[in-house]
Amino acid sequence: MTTVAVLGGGIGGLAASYYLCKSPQVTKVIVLESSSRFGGWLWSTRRSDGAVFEHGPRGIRPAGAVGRNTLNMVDDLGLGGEILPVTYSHVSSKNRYVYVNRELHRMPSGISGLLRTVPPFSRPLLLSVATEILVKKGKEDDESIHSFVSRRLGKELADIAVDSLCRGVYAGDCRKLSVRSCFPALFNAEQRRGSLTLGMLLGSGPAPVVPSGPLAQRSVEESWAQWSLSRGVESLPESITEYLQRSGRVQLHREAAVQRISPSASGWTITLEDGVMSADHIISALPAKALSSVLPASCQPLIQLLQDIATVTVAVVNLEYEGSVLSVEGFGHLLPSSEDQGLLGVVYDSVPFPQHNRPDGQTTRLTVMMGGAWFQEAFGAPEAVTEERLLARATEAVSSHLGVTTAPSWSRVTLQRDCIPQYYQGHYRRVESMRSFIKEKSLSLSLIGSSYDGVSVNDVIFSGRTAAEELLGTV
Ligand SMILES: Cc1cc2nc3c(=O)[nH]c(=O)nc-3n(C[C@H](O)[C@H](O)[C@H](O)COP(=O)(O)OP(=O)(O)OC[C@H]3O[C@@H](n4cnc5c(N)ncnc54)[C@H](O)[C@@H]3O)c2cc1C
Ligand SMILES: C=Cc1c2[nH]c(c1C)Cc1[nH]c(c(CCC(=O)O)c1C)Cc1[nH]c(c(C)c1CCC(=O)O)Cc1[nH]c(c(C)c1C=C)C2
Repeated sequence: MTTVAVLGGGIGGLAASYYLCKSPQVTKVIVLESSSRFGGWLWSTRRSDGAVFEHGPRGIRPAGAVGRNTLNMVDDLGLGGEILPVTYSHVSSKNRYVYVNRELHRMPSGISGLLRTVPPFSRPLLLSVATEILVKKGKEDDESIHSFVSRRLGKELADIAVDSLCRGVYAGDCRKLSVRSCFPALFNAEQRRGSLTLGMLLGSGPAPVVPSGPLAQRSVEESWAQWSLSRGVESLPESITEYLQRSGRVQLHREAAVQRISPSASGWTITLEDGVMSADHIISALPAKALSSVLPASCQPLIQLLQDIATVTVAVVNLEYEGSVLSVEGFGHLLPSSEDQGLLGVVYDSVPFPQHNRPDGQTTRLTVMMGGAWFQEAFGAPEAVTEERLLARATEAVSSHLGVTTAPSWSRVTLQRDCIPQYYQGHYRRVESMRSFIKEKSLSLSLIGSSYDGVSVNDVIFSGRTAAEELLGTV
């Protein structure tokens, strides 16, 4: 039937191609990636001595329909033997910290954490949770995460816990981010049950049906909280790429930046630096702004909506220390914006994934993440900031927050420009308008990837699957 062009070879574009090439209806899939490698933000450094460092995602959640879906794909790709699971009982699942008033505080968990007053909070969380049931349902069709949580659970939780959480997932500002788009389960719990507590107990709405394959079943039996892969998460896009190459129906092009796309009588004409291609359908897995810059002027309303999706830049500093230098064990710590705007958090990578340490000898690997929505205020223009300055700021934080005074034996600074889209209030309406425009104009175009329906690796893979199924008419 069809030639499909997939724009962007990040995990979203690769996932869409993987699902497409399983169907005999698709004769050809063309993947166009501007950079010299596939995988986008899934990017792992594998040092020759065996150590692995992640510059993007490091842990993927197995839970829920989208988590199961990714594990089914991992199984199908034959990557099951490379999985590094971390269970809920592991110390890195139990201990997550916030750095407040120049001290590390373990985030309360379990029943005792709910019942007691646990600093930096001034009252037991159970009080907030119990009174939450009585709070009236909001009337707005969307709200900032900070306003939603302040209204339902109190300002202290919003200022500390939720402010930090939004920095640890979106590198973003909870006063601007949309609760409806960033945390749909919370929004739906209020809409359907009138309360988050009741929503948790009774469920907050229907989820997509995804059967559990053997690996997903194993993740439930063994209570996995997150997982990685023995050679780093980049093994996932590498393995999909190999699968696509073997299929014989997929053309994979690196260093193939899309410059322009224009609707034609039979679909699309795609202009690259060194030629022109045609396709019946386009799946765009490009960041929203990149897509906006290749669309024709006739798509002006869509161009504007795409440009309205902001992104943030994160400085990722990987550090390796000789010896076992941590006095705390856990996943890592986050800082609320009131503590330090520019320093988002520190991941204690060696704790969840010691398998990624250099095998010969004891080392500690940490990742410091900085900037996000506060990059400009904290560091100035991303193009002007030096690696030395970012490294100095990161090692200073490790020293003052964790008491590690020795210098790292190895480090890598990566400036991840415009890496996380920000779903500001009203995001759902903008995405709805984009899809309505595409439908009204009968454009054979699907929008997938982190700009629209969720930023996690699982969400992005699932968006690729949904687009492939909609195109093939299997949903
Ligand atoms: C530092 C960091 C930590 C993260 N941690 C986690 C985590 O722990 N868990 C988790 O689940 N998620 C995490 N994420 C989020 C997740 O990694 C991303 O949301 C996801 O990888 C985005 O995938 P994508 O395919 O949508 O986009 P991208 O990876 O951005 O892919 C888009 C691709 O399009 C290409 N491109 C751009 N313009 C053009 C053009 N004109 N022509 C052709 N190609 C083009 C780009 O080169 C890129 O390869 C993290 C992200 C970052 C940055
Ligand atoms: C300090 C900055 C960041 C850290 N991780 C990210 C940033 C910006 C990016 C990120 N982390 C997660 C996701 C996916 C979300 C999902 O739905 O799966 C993304 C895009 C996972 C995550 N990290 C933290 C939480 C609470 C989550 C959600 C899933 C889960 O509960 O596991 C917390 C956290 N992130 C960072 C640190 C230091 C930290 C907590 C101590 C780093």
